Amino acid sequence: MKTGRLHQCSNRSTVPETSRSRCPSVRVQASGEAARVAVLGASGYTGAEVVRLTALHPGIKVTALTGEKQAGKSFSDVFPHLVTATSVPKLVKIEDVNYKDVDAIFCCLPHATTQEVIKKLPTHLKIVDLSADFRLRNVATYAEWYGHEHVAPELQKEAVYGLTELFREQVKGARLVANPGCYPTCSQLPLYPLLKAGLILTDDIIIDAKSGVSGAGRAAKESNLYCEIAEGINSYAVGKHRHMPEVEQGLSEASGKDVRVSFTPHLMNLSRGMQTTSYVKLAPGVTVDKLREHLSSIYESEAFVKVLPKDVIPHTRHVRGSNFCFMNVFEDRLPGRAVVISVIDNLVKGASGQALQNLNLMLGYSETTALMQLAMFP
Ligand SMILES: NC(=O)C1=CN([C@@H]2O[C@H](COP(=O)(O)OP(=O)(O)OC[C@H]3O[C@@H](n4cnc5c(N)ncnc54)[C@H](OP(=O)(O)O)[C@@H]3O)[C@@H](O)[C@H]2O)C=CC1
Ligand SMILES: CC(=O)N[C@@H](CCC(=O)OP(=O)(O)O)C(=O)O
Repeated sequence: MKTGRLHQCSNRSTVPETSRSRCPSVRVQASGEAARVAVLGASGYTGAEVVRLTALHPGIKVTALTGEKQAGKSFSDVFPHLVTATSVPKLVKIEDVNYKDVDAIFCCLPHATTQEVIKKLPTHLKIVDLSADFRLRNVATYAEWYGHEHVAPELQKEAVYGLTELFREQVKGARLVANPGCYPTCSQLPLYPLLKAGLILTDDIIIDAKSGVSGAGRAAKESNLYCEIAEGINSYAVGKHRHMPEVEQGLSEASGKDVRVSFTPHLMNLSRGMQTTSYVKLAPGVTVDKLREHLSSIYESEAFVKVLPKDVIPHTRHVRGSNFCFMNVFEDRLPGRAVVISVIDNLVKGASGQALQNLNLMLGYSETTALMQLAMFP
């Protein structure tokens, strides 16, 4: 058995032996082999990041990679920086993957396409989906924000929301994990525990968010051309970004009340990196130091979430390339208010890193396997 492996298959005690033998972590443990993993949408940014991170994973072997336009090419033709990942296969179409030889999937496809693909996949597969398709539990909310009816509502009900630090136990037992969006990861990691403890008020939460351009994916779009991005910043989707209902779903659950947030994203002149600056109201009698102390105690034993010392400002450049989220809480000049700042790398903790964190748990590996690399700086 490989280092750090714990057997945690959710089905262990509830299904007959014949079904248990189909559970990847049982198969993998029994044989001592690495889990065979396919990356759907491997020719995109998050897919490439999955391949980069899993390259050093002792218990995962990437056995299938898919692309759409890029299908047929070798992986290093599409991503020359990964030319040394010599064991990975060439890109094929989704329908050409032999799923009998796959234990688990990272699904890095655009939303809407994802649900069409996942609903047809064999049920023995453990799946971490990086798209938005299975994050919202309410089908009507999904239809309202994504503009169409969901084609796999039964899977929407089954999916576990993979904000790992907050839902670790559910993730361990899941077959399908909906990996959170990058903005919802960055904003909910500090706000969820504060609301759950009643330390901040549920009204008047304002989230100002900023993302690097890789957040928009690799597909060519006019709005992502160099001249459109360089030497400036811009807001987008003002008042209507689809991460609002995702954040509201989590924060409402945390507080037990219907929470509405004001959320405005901005596109920054960086390739990767994300910051959310949240303006919140303190509950009566609560101080800013109390918010920091609470977050520190909640995340004290977490490998990937770091609450910085008083007055230390989180920088996106201090988490670049890593699976860390750095956060801190500051006094606002306006009485009774606080400023909560958190930063992540949108492609790592905001996408592929958290996806691997989740798959590690689903397969029974130590959660941190292949994820402890420190930030790249400068
Ligand atoms: N980028 C980020 O920071 C984050 C992204 N996400 C989500 O993760 C998912 C992947 O994002 P990202 O990697 O950035 O996206 P990219 O646009 O970079 O990559 C998309 C991938 O999907 C493939 N693809 C596109 N259309 C189809 C189709 N119709 N059938 C089959 N394959 C298709 C592309 O193949 P090809 O290029 O060969 O055509 C490519 O491999 C998205 O749902 C995104 O919203 C979530 C959190 C953060
Ligand atoms: C900079 C940029 O464009 N970012 C993307 C968010 C990426 C992400 O997490 O999107 P999903 O919910 O689709 O997974 C956006 O705002 O649409």
